[in-house]
Amino acid sequence: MQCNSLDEVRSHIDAIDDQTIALIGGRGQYAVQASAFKKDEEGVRDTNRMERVIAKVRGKAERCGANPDVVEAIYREIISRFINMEMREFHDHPSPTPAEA
Ligand SMILES: C=C(O[C@@H]1C=C(C(=O)O)C=C[C@H]1O)C(=O)O
Repeated sequence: MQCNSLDEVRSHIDAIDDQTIALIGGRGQYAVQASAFKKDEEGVRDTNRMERVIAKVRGKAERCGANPDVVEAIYREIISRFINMEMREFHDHPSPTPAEA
């Protein structure tokens, strides 16, 4: 959308930031929940899934005119942080083994 002033540009950026932050928060909550379905640290990291997500978001970026390298770099950082959160949850609240369940 074409803007006519710097204030207008920044008010659009601020509105997008509000949405982005809410979406990152929601994504993080789901990522932490994933720990309940993992059986070990390798499963928490699941680098195969991570690379599939990266390939998918690069494709989506290309299709909607975003820079795929920028999107990949952002997602690598987000996923790395979420793995740390998920790992903490995995150790703090381990899921019961089938025998205990
Ligand atoms: C959330 C998960 O765990 C980790 C976080 C991922 C993510 O944030 O997209 C993807 C894979 C795992 O590295 C998952 O396995 O889906």
